[in-house]
Order: sequence, then structure tokens, then C-alpha cells
Amino acid sequence: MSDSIQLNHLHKNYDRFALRDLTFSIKEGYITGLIGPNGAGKTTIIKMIMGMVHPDQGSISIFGQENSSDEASVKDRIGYVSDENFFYEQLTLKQMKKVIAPFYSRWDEEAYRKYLELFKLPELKKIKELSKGMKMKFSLAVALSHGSELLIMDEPTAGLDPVFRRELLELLSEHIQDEKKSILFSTHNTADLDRIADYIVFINDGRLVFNETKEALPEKYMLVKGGKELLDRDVRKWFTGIRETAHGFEGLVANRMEGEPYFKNIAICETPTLEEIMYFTVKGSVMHA
Ligand SMILES: Nc1ncnc2c1ncn2[C@@H]1O[C@H](COP(=O)(O)OP(=O)(O)OP(=O)(O)O)[C@@H](O)[C@H]1O
Repeated sequence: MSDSIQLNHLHKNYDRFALRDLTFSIKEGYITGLIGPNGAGKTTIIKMIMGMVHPDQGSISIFGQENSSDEASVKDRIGYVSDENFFYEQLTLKQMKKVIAPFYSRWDEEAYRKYLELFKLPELKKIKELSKGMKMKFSLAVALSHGSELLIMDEPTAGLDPVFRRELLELLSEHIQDEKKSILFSTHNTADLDRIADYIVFINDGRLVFNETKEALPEKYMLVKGGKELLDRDVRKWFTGIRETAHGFEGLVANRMEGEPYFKNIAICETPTLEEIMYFTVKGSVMHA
């Protein structure tokens, strides 16, 4: 199985934030969801992959070519969608498309027409007259219409109504049926990931927490619920994060294989949702900071 993107020991320092030693890969032929709390570093990672932010250290390979994100031949193969509007506000969609299309060697006018219709995009409206969701749809229509092998999207479902959100996820699932295509998208919505993601990359405070298949997570993590009397210092060590209530606690164990035999006779052991894994991991990192 080959990688469409490989990040190697990436570092990036801002005044009050750092991405630290990030190494992970995005697999070809799969949908990868990038998750993490506000300010975790998701957009910075995506911008580094797109060559819009330069790492202080480390390298990025795309389609097997190192540090290639500035190269036109690589950009040609990537469809990029972000919530930052990089279109000319004064132009109509029709005019904007005329500007964009020649940049791509495999522009597919027929596909573009299909998406215009599907997304109900008004060609004669100016970009500045579009709603946030419509701008996102235009961005998506362009990204899906130039034969890109890799779709990179920064929160593509933010600002979309629930009906279209679901349609878009279905469309992305269909898009990936071609095994040479890959998708990387960031989101705050775990339901998006439950629906379509194969892999999940979880970033917290500039660090990689995990890069796992969705199926592997229930084998790795466990949610333990028990009475307060259990919580001595040794027991606390098991937990990545804990939520204590008046009578009991809930805690996330990141090593289910070892944790389950220990807890199964003294507490309730459950499989956490992705949201619970995120919640307890982020809570734990604040507790231990
Ligand atoms: N150009 C910059 N200069 C200084 N700090 C920056 C810059 N760009 C981003 N940051 C900081 O880097 C951190 C990570 O930001 P980033 O936008 O990557 O997070 P995110 O995970 O995408 O967050 P969100 O979910 O809120 O969109 C934040 O603390 C942000 O303030």
C-alpha cells in the first residue's frame, strides 16, 4: 500500500504554538479524517502540505516526491478546498471558472457542469454575493472537476446544511471508489468520520496522538466507569483522562489489551465513541500540562 502524502519529522514554531516532530502518512486509496480541538494545528498541517506554510524542520513527500508542494505538476494532481476564500470577489462564477480552468491540465468541463447543477450553483452570481455554504460548494465543484488524485479539504462540511452535508459525504465515498484516489479532510464533526473515514489522524496541541484505521480504535481504547473508592493513585495512572462526578468516575484507557483484564471485574468496561476518545484525551492533556 503506497502513501499519497508522507510527513517526516515536521516542526513549526509560532510565538505561542508549536507543531512538534510530526511524522505520519496518508494512504493512497483511502479517506483520512484529520481531527483535533481548536488550535491543535490542523490548518497549519494542511497549509504545509499545500506549500502555503513552510516547516522549520522536516520534509513532506507528495506522490513520492519530496518537498514538491510548490511544483505545478504536483498541484495539478491535488484538489484543494478551504474555508478561506481565495477567489476574486468581484467576478461571477462563470468568469472565475474561466480564470481557474486553464491552470489544470485535466480540466473536465463536463464534470464541472454536472457539479454546478448538482450543487445548484448560480453561474451568473458574483462570488461576493454567495453564502458561505455556496462558496464552499463552488470550491468543491472546482476541486472535483480537474481529475485530481488527491483531495485535501479544510473543514469542507462546516457551513453546509445537513441535507447537503450528507450528500457530499456520499459523493466523496463514490469518488474514492477509484482506488488511485485519496482524500484528506479536517473536521470537527465525528459523525462525518463515522460515515466515511477509513483512517483517523488525531492531533492535539501540535502533536500526533494517533493515526489509526477507524476499526482499530475500539481495540485500542476503553472507557471505564466505576465508583470513587476505586480511584487511588495506582488506578489513576491507567487513565489518559478522567471525569469525576459526585459518586463515581469515567476514565479513558489507551491500552485496552492490558487494561481490560485489570478492570473487567471491578468496573464497567465500554467501547468509547470517537467523541469520547477526543474529549478524554484533550482533557487529560490539560490535566497533565
Ligand atoms: N501565522 C501564524 N502566526 C502565529 N500563530 C499562528 C499562525 N497561524 C496559526 N497560528 C497558531 O497556530 C495554532 C494552530 O492553528 P491552526 O489554525 O493550525 O489550528 P486548527 O487545528 O486548524 O484549529 P481550528 O479547529 O480552530 O480551525 C493556533 O494557536 C494559531 O493561533
